[in-house]
Amino acid sequence: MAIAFKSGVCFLQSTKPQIGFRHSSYYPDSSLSLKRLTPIAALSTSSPTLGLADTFTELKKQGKVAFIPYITAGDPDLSTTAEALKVLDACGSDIIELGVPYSDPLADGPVIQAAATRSLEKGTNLDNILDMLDKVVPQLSCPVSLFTYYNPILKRGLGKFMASIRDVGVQGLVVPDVPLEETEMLRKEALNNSIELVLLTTPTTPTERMKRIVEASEGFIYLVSSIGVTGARASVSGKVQSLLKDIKEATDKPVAVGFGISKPEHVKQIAGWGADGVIVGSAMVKLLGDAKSPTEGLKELESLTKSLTSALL
Ligand SMILES: O=P(O)(O)OC[C@@H](O)[C@@H](O)c1c[nH]c2ccccc12
Repeated sequence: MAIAFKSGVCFLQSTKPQIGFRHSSYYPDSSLSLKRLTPIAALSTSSPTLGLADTFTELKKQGKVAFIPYITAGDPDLSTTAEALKVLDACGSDIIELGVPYSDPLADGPVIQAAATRSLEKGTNLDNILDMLDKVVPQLSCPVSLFTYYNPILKRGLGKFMASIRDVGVQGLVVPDVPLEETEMLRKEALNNSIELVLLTTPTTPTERMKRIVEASEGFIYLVSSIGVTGARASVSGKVQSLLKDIKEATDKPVAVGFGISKPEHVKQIAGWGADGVIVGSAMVKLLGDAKSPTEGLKELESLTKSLTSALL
């Protein structure tokens, strides 16, 4: 995709993979106006987006690596999340991971834990997140993958949960704490609702287990780059290179790397090691959480997204 940036505005001459027509997305309450300049007529109709796996297929044809940001829904509030989704999309994200805040985020570091706490204190829940997505997803050109711990799914019931996220246009799902042994049920319900269930493998996952994970994973495979919890790191572990090699010997499914990525040099390094996508969460969440105002947070988000997506061009 060719992205022209001019004084805080993301103009996209995007060759992003998509079906149907794009539409312009402009958001009025800040200096950041996001106009989509597309090679085809910009229409008000929403554009059905490709799913996760198809997005990777299209990007691979273009020799591109996917940029996948993660933000926590409802931090600082849901209307800012709605705007943040548009900013991330307009600034070249290929898939967006949207986190459902949870009271016991055991795999998250302090930045995302704090974001989840703030969001829950604001009354964010799955219902108002889905209401927001119902309005925003039609305005996006990239697919949204929901990110949640297993408990909120169990509480709602697997089938009901999958149907409700599909109804608002969510295409993928990442559940970091579902035991592989229980994945089969989750995967069946996901497949019944055309949701791509992304599974995670880590540096300490035994090879045979990794092979079962990559076999079962839909959309892409999430390679966790380092042991421990989420959070920006000074550098990316060199082990990722060999982990990517091992996974790619086991499957031709796309592999995206996450955990600790926060700088353009991290992004370049991981892309250079052959990853099909890079995932950045805490660095994004921190900007939104630390900003003095939602508008400032959105501008910071745009700036970081520009710097990271530019590193992938
Ligand atoms: O925050 P980081 O270090 O950039 O890592 C991505 C991560 O935020 C996102 O993918 C994610 C958020 N919470 C998680 C819990 C487990 C695995 C992954 C995640």
